[in-house]
Amino acid sequence: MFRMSNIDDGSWGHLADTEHFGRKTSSSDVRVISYNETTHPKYVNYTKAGHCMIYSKQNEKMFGLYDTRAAVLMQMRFDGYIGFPGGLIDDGENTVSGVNRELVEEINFDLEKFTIKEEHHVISHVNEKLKLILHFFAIEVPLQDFEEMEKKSLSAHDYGNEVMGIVRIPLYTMGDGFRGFPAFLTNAFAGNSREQLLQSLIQRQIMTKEEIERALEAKAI
Ligand SMILES: O=c1[nH]cnc2c1ncn2[C@@H]1O[C@H](COP(=O)(O)OP(=O)(O)O)[C@@H](O)[C@H]1O
Ligand SMILES: [Mn+2]
Ligand SMILES: [Mn+2]
Ligand SMILES: [Mn+2]
Repeated sequence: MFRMSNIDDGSWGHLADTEHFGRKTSSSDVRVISYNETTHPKYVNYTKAGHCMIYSKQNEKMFGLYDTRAAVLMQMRFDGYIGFPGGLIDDGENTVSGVNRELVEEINFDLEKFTIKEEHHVISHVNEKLKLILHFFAIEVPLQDFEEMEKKSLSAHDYGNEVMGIVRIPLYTMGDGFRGFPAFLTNAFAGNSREQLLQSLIQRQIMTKEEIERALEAKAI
C-alpha cells in the first residue's frame, strides 16, 4: 500500500500515500456529511479518519483570576500541527474501533475505563478532492480520569513519534486581550481541528459564541 523509499530524500517514506492528507485544506474543500451518509458505497474507496476531543469541565481559577472552565486535550503532532488524538481508519475497520485503536496508540487510552461509541459522534466532513472523510467525536470524563490520561499518555506507543506531547488548551483571555486562548488560536491546526474545537466549546457550553468571536478578533489573529 505505501511506497517504501529511503526517508532521507525528504519524502514521506512509507507515509507517501498519505502525504497530501496532512496539508491544510481550505474550508471550501470540505463539507459536513452525516455519519450515516459516510457508509454509502460511493465512499467505500475514500480514506477515513476519526479524531476525538476528550474534556473535563472544571471551575478552577488560574492564578485566582482566570476561569479555566475545562481541561481539553489536544496534541502537538509529528507534522507540527495541533490536532486531536485519533487517526486513519484501516481498510475494512469499523470507524469507532479505529478511533479507539488510535487513542490507545497515541495517548494510551484505557479501553477498560472509556470507549468511544457512535453516541460520542459530533460531526463528519468530507473532502471530495482528497477523497477523505474526517469523523469527529467528543467525550466528557471526570477530571481525575483526565489527569490520569495525561500521565499515561507519556507511555503511549506513539509518544515521541506521531505525538510530540499533549497540551491543555488555555480557555481564557488574559489582561492584554491576546495571551491565553487567542494566542493559542494563532497556532496551526491539522485538518479542520480548529473549527471542531471552536464548535465543540460552544456546543458543550464551555465558552460562549461571543467569547469565541472575541478571541478570533484579537489583534494578532
Ligand atoms: O484533529 C484533527 N481533526 C480533524 N482532522 C485531522 C485532525 N488531525 C489530523 N487530521 C486529518 O486526518 C488525517 C489523518 O489523521 P492522522 O494524521 O492523525 O493519522 P494517523 O494518526 O493514523 O497517522 C490527517 O492527515 C489530517 O488531514
Ligand atoms: Mn495515529
Ligand atoms: Mn493521529
Ligand atoms: Mn494511524
